[in-house]
Amino acid sequence: MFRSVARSAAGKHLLRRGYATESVPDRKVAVLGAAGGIGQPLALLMKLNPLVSRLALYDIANTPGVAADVSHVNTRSEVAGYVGEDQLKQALEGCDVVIIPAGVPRKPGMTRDDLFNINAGIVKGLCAAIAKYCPNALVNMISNPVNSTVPIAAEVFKKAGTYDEKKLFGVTTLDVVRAKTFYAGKAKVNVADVNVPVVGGHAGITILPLFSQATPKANLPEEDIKALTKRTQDGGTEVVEAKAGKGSATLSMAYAGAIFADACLKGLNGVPDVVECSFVQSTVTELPFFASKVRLGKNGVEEVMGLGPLSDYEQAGLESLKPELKASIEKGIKFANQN
Ligand SMILES: NC(=O)C1=CN([C@@H]2O[C@H](COP(=O)(O)OP(=O)(O)OC[C@H]3O[C@@H](n4cnc5c(N)ncnc54)[C@H](O)[C@@H]3O)[C@@H](O)[C@H]2O)C=CC1
Ligand SMILES: O=C([O-])CC(=O)C(=O)O
Repeated sequence: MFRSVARSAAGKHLLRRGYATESVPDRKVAVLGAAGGIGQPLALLMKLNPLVSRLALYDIANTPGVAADVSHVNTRSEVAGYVGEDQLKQALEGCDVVIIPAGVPRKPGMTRDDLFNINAGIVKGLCAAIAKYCPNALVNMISNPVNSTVPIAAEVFKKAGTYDEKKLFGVTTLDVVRAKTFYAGKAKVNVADVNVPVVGGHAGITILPLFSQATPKANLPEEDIKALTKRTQDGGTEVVEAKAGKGSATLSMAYAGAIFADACLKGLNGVPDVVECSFVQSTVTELPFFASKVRLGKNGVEEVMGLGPLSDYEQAGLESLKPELKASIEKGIKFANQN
């Protein structure tokens, strides 16, 4: 995923690709919630990313230790830990990308929506600070319920007069990561060769993997497609139950978050044809936010791509996810405007 970076005599950062080298711009990335289950491994993965020059690790507690630890890794970026609201300004100033895995995770028996009451307020506060201190940053929202936290962020930015729909992303990469793994296992192909778009939202049936578009083609029977779809939709719950009260996916989420942030940085740096699925403002359906393939560029979203041809099974899945996704979006918008 990552390539090495060296410093030239002139002090510029050079990205090595085989024998060729090219300079990469300085980029500051902040992780908000950096001392958490996702935050810590994500901090490490972002420290390993040669496109990052400054890494700001913010949480309400414990970030000095995480930052000291990660800062000893032998890569280009300078790492700093920030703790408590007084230091949020410093953490955010100058950021190109802000990744938000702050908030409580699920326990067995809970839905992602059960996290709303606590996480909505956390996200709202953090987004108000982003609007103030780094209004131009790309925001990668991980905190659940993503189907509501992204609309909350949009409303906070609108109120502050800083909203740019090209810069707000709900991170749904873990759904793609899971769909790829499960498909590769069933189709008996190398997961590194697999691609599966996942559209809709990030909770239960709103997660809609499009296995009819999966590559390489495997012509799996309908019952396998249904089982793969269900497993992808329940992937988060599979981990929550296996962890039995100790939280939800953290390591695979950090991996997925690092892939998505890397794609954002590549887009900002002008790398062509960077495409990832993400939950963004959208006109792909009648819903105001929807996850689909998105082309990333120098300003964030360059193109929200359409769904492509759907099987009858996927078309039915699309229609049945809409009421739940609509309600989650509206809940977020209402919260942001009432509180
Ligand atoms: N989008 C996705 O695919 C996924 C989303 N998640 C979500 O990510 C969130 C975090 O999960 P974990 O890291 O496992 O939880 P965790 O509880 O281990 O870590 C959360 C961290 O957020 C911090 N935090 C709380 N309030 C904060 C604030 N106001 N400012 C900054 N930091 C604050 C906590 O101190 C803690 O260190 C949860 O909401 C979870 O549901 C988890 C997995 C996948
Ligand atoms: O399931 C959860 O609560 C965490 C999550 O979003 C996921 O793992 O996809």
